Amino acid sequence: MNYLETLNPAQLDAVKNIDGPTMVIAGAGSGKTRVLTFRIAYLMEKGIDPFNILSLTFTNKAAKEMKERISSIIGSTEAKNLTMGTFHSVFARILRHHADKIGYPQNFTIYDTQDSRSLLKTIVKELKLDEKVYKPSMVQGRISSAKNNLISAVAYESNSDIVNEDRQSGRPRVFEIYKAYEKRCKLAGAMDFDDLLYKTNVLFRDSPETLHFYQHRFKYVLVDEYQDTNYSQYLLVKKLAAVFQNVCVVGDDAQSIYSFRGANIQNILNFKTDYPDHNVFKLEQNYRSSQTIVNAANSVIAKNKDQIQKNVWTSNDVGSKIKVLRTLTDNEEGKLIANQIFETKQNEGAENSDFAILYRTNAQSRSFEEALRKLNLPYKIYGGLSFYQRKEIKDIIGYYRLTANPQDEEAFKRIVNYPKRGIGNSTVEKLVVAANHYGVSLWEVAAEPQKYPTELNSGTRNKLNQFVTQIKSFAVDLERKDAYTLAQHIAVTSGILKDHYADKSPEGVARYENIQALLAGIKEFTTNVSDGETNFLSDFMVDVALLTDADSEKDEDKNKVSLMTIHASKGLEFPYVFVVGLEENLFPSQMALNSRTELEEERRLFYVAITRAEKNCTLSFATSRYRWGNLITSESSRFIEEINPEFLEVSTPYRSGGRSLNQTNLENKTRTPTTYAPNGPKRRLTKLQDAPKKSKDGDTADKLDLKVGYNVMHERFGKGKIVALEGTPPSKATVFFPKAGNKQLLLKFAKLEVL
Ligand SMILES: Nc1ncnc2c1ncn2[C@@H]1O[C@H](COP(=O)(O)OP(=O)(O)OP(=O)(O)O)[C@@H](O)[C@H]1O
Ligand SMILES: [Mg+2]
Repeated sequence: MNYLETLNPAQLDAVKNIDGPTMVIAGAGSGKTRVLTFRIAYLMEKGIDPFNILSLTFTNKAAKEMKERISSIIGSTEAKNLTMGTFHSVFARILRHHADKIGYPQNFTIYDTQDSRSLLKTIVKELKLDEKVYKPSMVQGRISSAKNNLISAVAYESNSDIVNEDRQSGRPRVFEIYKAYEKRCKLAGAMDFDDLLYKTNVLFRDSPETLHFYQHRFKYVLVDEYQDTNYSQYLLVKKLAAVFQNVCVVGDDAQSIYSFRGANIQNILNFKTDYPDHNVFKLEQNYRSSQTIVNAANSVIAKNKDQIQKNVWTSNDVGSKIKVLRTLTDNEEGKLIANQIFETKQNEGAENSDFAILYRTNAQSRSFEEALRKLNLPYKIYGGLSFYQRKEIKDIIGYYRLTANPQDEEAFKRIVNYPKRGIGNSTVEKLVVAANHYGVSLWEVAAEPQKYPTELNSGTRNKLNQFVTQIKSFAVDLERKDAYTLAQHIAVTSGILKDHYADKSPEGVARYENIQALLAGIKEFTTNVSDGETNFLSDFMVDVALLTDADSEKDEDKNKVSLMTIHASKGLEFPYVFVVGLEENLFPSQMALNSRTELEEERRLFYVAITRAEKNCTLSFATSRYRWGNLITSESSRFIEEINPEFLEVSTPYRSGGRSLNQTNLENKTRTPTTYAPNGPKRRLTKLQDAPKKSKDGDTADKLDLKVGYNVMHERFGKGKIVALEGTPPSKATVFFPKAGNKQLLLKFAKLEVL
């Protein structure tokens, strides 16, 4: 069947109208990404040279899948020539070719989040500021949002609104940090992630001929997930498309979830004024999810005021209701969901990869990991500590980075004394002082001690000299040897491989294997080239820096349960989806309760979560969980109540702890689900459904006759005095402990003794 025949009339229209500005605005699962993919195939079929097509996606993996699909329609020889990827990876490659035009070395380093934070920390220290007030993550956020709005450090300082904001929040000197950070990155020949977009804007501004070149190269520009572009990205698209105006954007305002990173929903709304002569296509049929899921999602998003009206429907089956599960603790939540996955696999013959567990914050993954491991269910985490963030990998990559760009300050610091060569912290500090004094990089001070005198003694200078000589010897081969040969040579000569080989502990062996896996990856990269070309190590470095977790998925990861934040799940789909941790102050996040705009963004996030599900969606919450080291009691999320109850099925809570899986299975079969029918809209699920069974601990708590003012003893905090009690009989107490201060305790768990 011809691929065009698999499209509905609205989709077909959107694919075939290839000229001029086009916007496809449509709900989740309505085929936006599919339209974008087929549109590219259609363009090629109409004779447009793939070299003239640029497609920007949310992950590199999405780009890869798109390319594969197009290859299967048009043929891989042609599809190879398409330019596809994330904004960051596409523009990083462009910058590689033109970095000199904006004063950067061609082999500039890309600083990852850790590098940026480490540099910010150094600067905060150097400026003698309080690190608790000027937290690196906070400063990074401020700088990031400035860059995404194309505000340089100088512009930042002279912008009274921004400076006032900082002043009011008690951090008046952010602008100084930004200035120093900008200078240091430049000196180190480094760009952070935001720079990749920001500096491309600078390049296009300062080098009209470069802009002209790319405007004519990319006659067709296509953007997926347009609702989440920030100003910097928006402007890049606008500039590139300015001549031919063949720009096609697809998105859904209801799924805009990155405003904390500067994404601006206005970009969608402004499209019409930016391109008065445009076509808009609306897609309304959802092909992904059951009727129940589509309708439930519609009922939630209807609560948002700011939205473009859409009528999303599906002709798929009605499907089963959305289950709501309540557990007492986060550990139980993990167990319950792992059990459900286990059972569904058995009962419905599902694969591991059919399941996704979606949460609001990364820290929530722990209880699910534990429970899945116990049931031998393989899983993969997106956005955890990814392969490339591991210490041993960062160390060896530090060598590669310094070889490619010796000015790289963070790489220099990381490896100058690894493996140990007697260059301690005080030496590095002296180098930093000298480098700041002379306004040069650490490398220059280390490499030219005559030119930049330091207080270092001759023994230390010798050691530094050996280090510098070694890195220089690697650099000679940068464009003489292919990536793998050089990478392997460095791994051996630097002593890193030997260092890990010597460590026979299980962790040491794992680290050695990780390095071998990295080298194997570089080998694959090296051999994967078109005829007559060589892939060099510096090319590999661009790839590595921009890999997202989704991109580094290996074959053996294919059939695993997916665990990820909702943010990372954008654009994806799974037959069975669990949205977990649906508790007030967690989801919606506590930070989002200050304004309607923030709450609406959380609601959109919830909408994104539900709409990832094809067949089955389950929601869960725990009435208590450990957060920041304390046991916190929680109410169920308002979002559960916002779903029209006719689509929900609320199960009676039960305890999974301490039971074998078989017993749990039995219990599952016999328990009767009760349908959720709130008496009044304001009542919370927790109140409707108090746990019918009392736990052992609960019994003990009930027997205690507690009153405010009693002296009590706690296992961990010692002696204390009750200052407040909640509930009849009391279920929660606030106790003042001279050693630990005020603590809120759940009496079920706290095991207090009256003194
Ligand atoms: N006309 C169609 N016929 C059959 N299946 C379709 C059709 N259009 C889309 N699909 C399928 O529906 C699912 C959702 O499509 P797609 O991912 O393109 O939607 P989307 O609008 O991009 O979703 P999201 O908003 O989540 O990014 C995919 O599995 C896709 O293959
Ligand atoms: Mg999509």
